[in-house]
Amino acid sequence: MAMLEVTSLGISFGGLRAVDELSMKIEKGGLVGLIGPNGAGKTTVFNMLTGVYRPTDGGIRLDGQNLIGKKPHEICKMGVARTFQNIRLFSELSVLDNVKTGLHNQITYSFAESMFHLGSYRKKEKQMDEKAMELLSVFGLESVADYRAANLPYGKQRKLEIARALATEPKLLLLDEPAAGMNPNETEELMETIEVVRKRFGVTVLLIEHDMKLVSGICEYLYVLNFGRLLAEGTPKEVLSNPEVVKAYLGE
Ligand SMILES: Nc1ncnc2c1ncn2[C@@H]1O[C@H](COP(=O)(O)OP(=O)(O)OP(=O)(O)O)[C@@H](O)[C@H]1O
Repeated sequence: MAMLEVTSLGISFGGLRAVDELSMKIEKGGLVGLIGPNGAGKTTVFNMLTGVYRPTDGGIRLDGQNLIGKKPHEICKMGVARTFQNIRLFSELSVLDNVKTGLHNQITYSFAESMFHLGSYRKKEKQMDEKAMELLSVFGLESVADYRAANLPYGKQRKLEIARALATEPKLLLLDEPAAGMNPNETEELMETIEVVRKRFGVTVLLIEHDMKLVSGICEYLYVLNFGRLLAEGTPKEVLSNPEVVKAYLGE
């Protein structure tokens, strides 16, 4: 059974068919890219996978469990985490606290524990600090744990967003243009980080990306959307040499 199985997925906004008849399968531990020109429907797919939008038709299964009709927080608990095209961090919180917000899925306190700062509360806080620091170290962010998130350089904010998403212990990690706005060095570093993250956390990754170097460098398989429909799928080599794909990208 595939980790993620999307069948004939579609959504309409009024008269606009933003995604139509999309089918995809991602195996556990896979690193797959979702590419396509601007406005092709990629982010809309992420919004359906995370319960932000309810598809008009089709199915989504994660490890065999139906995701259609589930609320975003339920889908998060079922093991789907995402990052956004425009970074969405808690900019006033510290780097450490941003990651800790993601950990609240795993570690919870009772009302009394948090009100009275009982021993068990302090123990759980310590546990969370350690876990968050461990995650930050994967991204080389441990030395800036006390900085305000807003004060981090852009490339580090992107990494922090991934660290926070991982804190929810997802099975499936959705990355929406993780390299957007990064310089070539930062992109290179990010590619390595995504590889490390996948192996270390055993997470399945689906990423939206415009940077073809990143896509062909790390993805094993690509799905290409154009005007909401699947235009092509295959290995990066197959897809990027497909004349239809080249045409869609050049807008001929
Ligand atoms: N809530 C909405 N209401 C109406 N139209 C929407 C809504 N969300 C997305 N769309 C439309 O759906 C289409 C697909 O948009 P989407 O953002 O998914 O594309 P994309 O492939 O992610 O583009 P980009 O690469 O530019 O981010 C666009 O025409 C967009 O305007």
